[in-house]
Amino acid sequence: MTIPKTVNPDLANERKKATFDVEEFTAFIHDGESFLQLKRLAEEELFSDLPDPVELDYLSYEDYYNRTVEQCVNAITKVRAMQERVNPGGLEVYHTLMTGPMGTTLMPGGTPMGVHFLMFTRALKNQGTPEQYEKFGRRADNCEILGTYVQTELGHGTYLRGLETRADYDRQTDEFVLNTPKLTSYKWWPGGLGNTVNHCIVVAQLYIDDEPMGLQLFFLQVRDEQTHKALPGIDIGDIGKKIGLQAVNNGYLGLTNVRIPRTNMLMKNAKVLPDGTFVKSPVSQLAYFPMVFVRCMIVLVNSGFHAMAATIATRYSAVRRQSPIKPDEPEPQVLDHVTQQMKIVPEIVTAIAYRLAGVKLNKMYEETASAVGLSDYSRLPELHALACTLKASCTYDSTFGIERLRLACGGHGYLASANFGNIFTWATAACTYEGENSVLYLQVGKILLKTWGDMLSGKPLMPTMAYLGVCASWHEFPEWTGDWQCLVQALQYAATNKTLIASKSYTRRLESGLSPPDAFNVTGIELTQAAELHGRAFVANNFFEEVTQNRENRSASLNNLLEQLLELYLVHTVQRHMADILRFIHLTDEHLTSLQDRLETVLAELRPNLVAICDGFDFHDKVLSSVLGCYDGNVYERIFEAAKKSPLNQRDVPASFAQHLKPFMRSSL
Ligand SMILES: CCC/C=C/C(=O)SCCNC(=O)CCNC(=O)[C@H](O)C(C)(C)COP(=O)([O-])OP(=O)([O-])OC[C@H]1O[C@@H](n2cnc3c(N)ncnc32)[C@H](O)[C@@H]1OP(=O)([O-])[O-]
Ligand SMILES: Cc1cc2nc3c(=O)[nH]c(=O)nc-3n(C[C@H](O)[C@H](O)[C@H](O)COP(=O)(O)OP(=O)(O)OC[C@H]3O[C@@H](n4cnc5c(N)ncnc54)[C@H](O)[C@@H]3O)c2cc1C
Repeated sequence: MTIPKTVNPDLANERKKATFDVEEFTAFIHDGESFLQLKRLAEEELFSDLPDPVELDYLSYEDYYNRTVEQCVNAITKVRAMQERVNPGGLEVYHTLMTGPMGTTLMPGGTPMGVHFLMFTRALKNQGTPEQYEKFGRRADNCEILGTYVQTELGHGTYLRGLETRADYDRQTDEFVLNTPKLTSYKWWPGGLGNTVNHCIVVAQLYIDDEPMGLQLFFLQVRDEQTHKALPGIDIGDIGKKIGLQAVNNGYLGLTNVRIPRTNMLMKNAKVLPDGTFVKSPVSQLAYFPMVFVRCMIVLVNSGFHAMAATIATRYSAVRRQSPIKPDEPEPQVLDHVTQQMKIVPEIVTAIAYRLAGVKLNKMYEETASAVGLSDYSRLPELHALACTLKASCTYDSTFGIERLRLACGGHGYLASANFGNIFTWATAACTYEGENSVLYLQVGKILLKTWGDMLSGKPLMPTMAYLGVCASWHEFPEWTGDWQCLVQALQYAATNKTLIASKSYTRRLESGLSPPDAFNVTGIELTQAAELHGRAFVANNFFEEVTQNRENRSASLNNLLEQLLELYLVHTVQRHMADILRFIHLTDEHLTSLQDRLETVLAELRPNLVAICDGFDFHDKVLSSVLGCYDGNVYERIFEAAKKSPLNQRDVPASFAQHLKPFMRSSL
């Protein structure tokens, strides 16, 4: 099957209808030109020799892994060469790409080196002393060694204080002795651990004279650098096939009396001196900082997955024609069915809303990390709360959004070559890793409770929770104007009142004699609901601020588009949380009808720009890897081409005919 060189006429027509400058939108959504230019340059370099994703799909588990390693090594080699050209000695190309959404989407089954860049190198830099960075970190940055972040165990992932891996200090030899004493203490899940890395950071309970000193991070070599064989005392391997991310090479690790020098404990914060004196970290939660970074990144990465799925579904829906709306008319593009728009457009705007929230969150991370570098730890709780909230709500919304978008593509959405399978399994994995979502919402719930108490005692509130004080001071919700500010405030007011209810329930349970942890457990449902609404209110408010501020820096047509996107996001989100809102705000049937009218109006207004908006996300065809989502819209040819590549189409008659089908059909005669 030859793929036409021309663009499908329906898609070409859609692009002509755009009312804004796609390139200006692209720069806006990528937070300026510099990342965008770097990304495009890298795409040119990296994508020339990527394997055909259809071919990859039919490889065995082992071959798939080996092909991905080859591909990763090629990509990283090119990125390093590119860095040398752009800014020799720097690491920005490297880090921007390997820790950004593109790095994750380069390989359809994920990459066994992702955690090396996302967590291992960063933890060595941020948790180690300058000397430790020189000794281990620089080698990791240069990829002379490969590593991963080894925390989760077979028995514990969430409850970190329950981790069982031990690091006992031996004063005589100035060493730590590492052990995973039980089956449940085996490390389980770290990306790349299975067969790829030769080093790692192990999170273990530090013991000095059998006294527990809390969790610490240890630099550990697990494989010989030449032979790649496991070192003595180390039992290591791959955990087997998962529902997706088959090339991430998640692994297990058992340790039996493995000795490492004392100086292998990352000692930027807590320290162990040669005589066994333990010097506490100024803030114990600093050990959790590598996870906070990844939670922040996940918001950007998952909003990218969401936008990828939206791009595939939108382009396909512009090409796919089915079912006349009026019996005597030709079949329309399915995108003209209003219910189809309702499946797709809210997902496009949700991806944009989280992208903007993710950019804000990552800036907050950078500011907090700089402050931590100057021993100012005051912003850690707020960053922790916001990272937990957004990580949880973004991964949830993207996971279910991607599934809705797949369903919007009918039967062909179910083809592996449409690539929704990979996108979905990437997105849903993030609901679990870096803190399971309910657990993170409970963290936020706890912080909301505490903040409520602070508010009642007149203490200042952290800026991202300050609205609680404002909303709590209102006797009732101000007059419903329905404007954007009103819609944002409605979400904030609902979040505030949900927090109030949870706080009252918690207090009532304490008064009835429950212990604080029991009262917290039984209030968990209300607390997680409050946390979820708090997150959505933040995303809505941030979107509102982004669109209404700095208007003078954008063209009128882009401002107009952004206003339409905001309108849809706010109306849709308020409708989604209507049950919560109606509990606290009196709305008439007219108000509700007006919201529905606005939704339908803005859907129609956005309709001509949908393909152009998705073009503006600027996904390379190789990133989308989808027969339905290609820029040229030659969908049917690509579906057919992919089918032809099935191994079952490579010979006339499969072997099972002679072996099984033929005797079976004879015997049933
Ligand atoms: C590509 C991706 C690959 C994937 C990799 C992975 O998955 S790697 C594996 C990923 N694994 C996971 O993500 C595991 C998920 N589990 C966890 O992160 C933790 O065990 C926990 C947060 C659930 C509980 O923590 P805990 O047992 O310590 O107990 P606690 O609740 O009593 O909190 C005590 C105090 O600390 C505060 N605080 C907590 N965290 C932070 C923070 N980061 N910063 C700042 N502060 C923080 C908290 O607010 C509280 O403050 P308060 O009230 O005293 O003012
Ligand atoms: C694809 C993938 C990659 C990963 N990569 C890594 C890695 O590189 N390094 C690494 O160390 N780990 C990694 N992990 C592990 C991951 O971080 C953990 O699986 C995750 O933190 C969840 O912990 P858990 O598996 O113990 O879940 P559990 O905590 O056992 O969750 C099971 C259920 O119990 C509930 N639950 C648990 N505790 C509470 C509570 N306190 N209150 C209410 N409900 C609760 C949860 O909400 C959930 O519904 C990876 C996992 C996956 C899936």
